[in-house]
Amino acid sequence: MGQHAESLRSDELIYDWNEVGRKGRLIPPGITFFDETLRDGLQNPSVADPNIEQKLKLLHLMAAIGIHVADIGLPGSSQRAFNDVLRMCREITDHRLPLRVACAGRTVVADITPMIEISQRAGIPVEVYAFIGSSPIRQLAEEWDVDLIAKRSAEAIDVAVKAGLEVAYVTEDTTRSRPEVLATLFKMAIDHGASRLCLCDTVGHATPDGVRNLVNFTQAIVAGSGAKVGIDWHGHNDRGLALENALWALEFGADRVHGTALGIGERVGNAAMELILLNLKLLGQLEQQDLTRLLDYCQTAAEGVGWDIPINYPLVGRDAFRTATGVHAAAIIKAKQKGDDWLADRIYSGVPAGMFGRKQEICVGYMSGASNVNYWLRQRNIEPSKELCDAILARAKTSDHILSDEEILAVVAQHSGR
Ligand SMILES: CC(=O)SCCNC(=O)CCNC(=O)[C@H](O)C(C)(C)COP(=O)(O)OP(=O)(O)OC[C@H]1O[C@@H](n2cnc3c(N)ncnc32)[C@H](O)[C@@H]1OP(=O)(O)O
Repeated sequence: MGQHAESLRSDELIYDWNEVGRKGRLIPPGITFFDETLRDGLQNPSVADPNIEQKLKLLHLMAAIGIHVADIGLPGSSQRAFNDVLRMCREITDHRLPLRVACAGRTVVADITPMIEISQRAGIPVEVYAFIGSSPIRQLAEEWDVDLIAKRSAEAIDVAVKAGLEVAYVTEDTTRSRPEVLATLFKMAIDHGASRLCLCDTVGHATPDGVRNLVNFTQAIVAGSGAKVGIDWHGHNDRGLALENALWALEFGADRVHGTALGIGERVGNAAMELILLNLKLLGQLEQQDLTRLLDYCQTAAEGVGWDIPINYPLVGRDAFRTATGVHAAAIIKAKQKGDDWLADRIYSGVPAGMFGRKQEICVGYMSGASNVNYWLRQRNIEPSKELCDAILARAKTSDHILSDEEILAVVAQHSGR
């Protein structure tokens, strides 16, 4: 079905309350996606450091799903980190991956120089994400004052800019920082040549109101400077608002959003990149972007860090498009039997599986009806006689779980042996 026909059909069959009042709140084109899986993702205390092959595979998948910039670590933090970052940069140049590289470091010259070295050795521009705590609580813990923060930041930015690298100035804990401090630091960073300001909800404190206030505040400073400076949004999920905040940040005017595969990151994590992309796609923002490899991206990240994807996780969880429920299955099957995959994919899914390379699955369990059994058998070219269907359904109704293929096939075998 062509895109035009699809949207006409969508208007006719799905009333979209989400679109009511959205006028004027469209995310502007030209936003970029910044993937933190290989930096913030690896700061989670329960992950294993993926091996280099897994990291390289993930870079390829980032490119495949339309990530623009990958933060690939802190090369100043250890020799192993340096080696991995250099190897990843070489992979990107060797394979001409359409992916820009960023690295993180403190606003300390010793953290910036390894990025300069890597950039020169790999022949690739490295975006420098230079961070420093800016909130009163961070200042208190470190015994820093604003003058010291500004001085250190300026020195670090100068070193990177002089080496020809682009700098994003990262004010850690921005969402709890005082406006006059942020104004001083942002102006200093712009004056010293930073091309981006990265607003960080480091501890997952922000609500959408906070996001709007902070982005608007930053936009005003950028506008006043007359410089062309981008705004990043980097959020954490401590309140469970990371995804929502990320989407609002884009609507309010941030032009780059950070996320990680499966939201893996420090403590309870970051905004989940696959869900940012999913939601933007469903808002009609990424029409040309192929997102059929999101599952692969998430599985690779999960394997790399030694985690399982939760079974009920949106889009990429095992059960995201799987049902055993009689009423749901019957409706989906009716659409499938008419050959109407568009319909089958939307009747009981807020997310159309096919758009993301996935499929609707029907299984059989104690909540099932005859439709599930009939469909299951037909899918496997087994004649669904009434007797056989009844026998399988009877078995399902006394079970406390979804029947496995083996359990259903055992009933089939028993039945054909009669
Ligand atoms: C944006 C974020 O998510 S912040 C988290 C960044 N990621 C990481 O920290 C993971 C990798 N980190 C590491 O390997 C180590 O912490 C290192 C290599 C960076 C530093 O190691 P160490 O020198 O042993 O310091 P340690 O980790 O104990 O403490 C951090 C130091 O950085 C200092 N620091 C933090 N940010 C800054 C900054 N922007 N400018 C100057 N100093 C800073 C702290 O004050 C502290 O200094 P102190 O040791 O004099 O008290």
